[in-house]
Amino acid sequence: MKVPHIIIAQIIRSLHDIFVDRRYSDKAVEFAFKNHHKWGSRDRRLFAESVYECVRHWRWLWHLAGLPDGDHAKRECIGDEQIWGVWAAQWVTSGKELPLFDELAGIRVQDIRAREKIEVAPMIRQSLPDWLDERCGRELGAAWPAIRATLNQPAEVYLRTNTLKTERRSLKERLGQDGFITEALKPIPTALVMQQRYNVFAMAAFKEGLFEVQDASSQRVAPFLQVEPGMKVIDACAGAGGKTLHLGALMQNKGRILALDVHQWKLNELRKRCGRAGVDVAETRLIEGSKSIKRLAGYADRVLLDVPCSGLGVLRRNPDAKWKLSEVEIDRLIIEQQDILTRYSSLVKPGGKLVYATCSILPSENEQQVQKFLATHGDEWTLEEELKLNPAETGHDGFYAARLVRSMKQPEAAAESASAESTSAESVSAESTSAEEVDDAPVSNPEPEARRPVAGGEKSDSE
Ligand SMILES: C[S@@+](CC[C@H](N)C(=O)[O-])C[C@H]1O[C@@H](n2cnc3c(N)ncnc32)[C@H](O)[C@@H]1O
Repeated sequence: MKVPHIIIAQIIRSLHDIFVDRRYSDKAVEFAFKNHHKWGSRDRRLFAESVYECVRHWRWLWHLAGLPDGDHAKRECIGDEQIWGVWAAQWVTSGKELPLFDELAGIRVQDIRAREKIEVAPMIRQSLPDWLDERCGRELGAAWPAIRATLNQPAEVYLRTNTLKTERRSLKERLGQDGFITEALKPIPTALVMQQRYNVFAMAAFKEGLFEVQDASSQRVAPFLQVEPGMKVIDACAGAGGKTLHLGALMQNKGRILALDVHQWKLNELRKRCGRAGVDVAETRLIEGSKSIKRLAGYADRVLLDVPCSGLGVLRRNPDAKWKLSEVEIDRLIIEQQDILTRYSSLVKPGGKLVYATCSILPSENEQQVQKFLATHGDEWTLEEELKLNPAETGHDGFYAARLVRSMKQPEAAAESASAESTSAESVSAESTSAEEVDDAPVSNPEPEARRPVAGGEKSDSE
């Protein structure tokens, strides 16, 4: 296979952007595509796959290139010469012949092959930072080695059937007619798994809103909230709306979903996606401060808290995260998650339900958060069910969800404030008077199709 120098040179530049300038991989890839808009689909695939493979196996490839372990994480030690070495190791280990480029003149294939046979520590072989391996080992104990072994396996692409427009069997047939082969995933009634790599976002069926790209584990979260048509639902960390769309379908477009987030651009994307998917019951609202939440106290039958997390359950799709995360960041997230759980639980009406969810595998972000919440709110809240989706057992992304029920009987002070505030929430939603409400118009007009990340089917879930 003859590889054009221009593509490999761009791979080297993009890896420099990612590891030295600390750019996110998807942004670096997107930027490169903009600069090379004449590249065909084969070139783009070669480029993107190489970049992601190097990011995924960075530490291992660094070792295979004969570079000192530890330097892989030091920006001052990562220059073009080292990156060419890493790329060469990736190319050779994927069974391809090195091209005759000047930059590769000093690289000996037999040295790479010899280093491949040397036994190294699991964090080098699985390409993880030491601190992350230690933390996961400490928190997950005996379960960690099996999970660690799955985190670098390429993720399959799963589709979620949009049941507002079609059903799974018809979607499978339609995709088959369009030349795309899929298989139904039995335990998850909406899921199809792609049998080959395609740019799914370019498919006509995607543009028609017949499906969304969503990992199999993620497809289990919205049903876990037990919504019904006609309910008032709040998706409080809605992001670009992966779960909002699913909730809208489960509610058969009846009732109301308030999709909240702290980023307007994500909510704008959510609106576009609702337009494409035909979800009419979702409204967006930007969270601008604690008032946005207090105003909605006691409002919802169901609340989904798909909180910001480390994304350690979706490393296969977003390998970048392991190089960008830090212990400090995880600890900051844990504080934020508990704060969201504590404050936003007030949105649920007495007798209503809440789901706390993450795409993390760490108990400190998952069950320990729920236990901590229950330790102080146990008089009002009961844990109904937990979903612990272990990637080593399912073969899908790692997810966690806990469903909590708010008791009908509330502590006296809370009951008074909930009834006063829920009245004000109703009036806020009924009258479109405030500035916040102008932004809050029901989603109706489909806007042009949104641009999607190139790789990583469900990026918004791991944000
Ligand atoms: C895991 S992502 C949500 C993904 C989304 N539910 C989906 O399925 O596509 C977490 C989201 O929480 C948002 N977020 C962060 N802090 C927040 C806060 N204090 N209140 C509400 N949302 C917040 C982030 O902007 C991000 O979009």
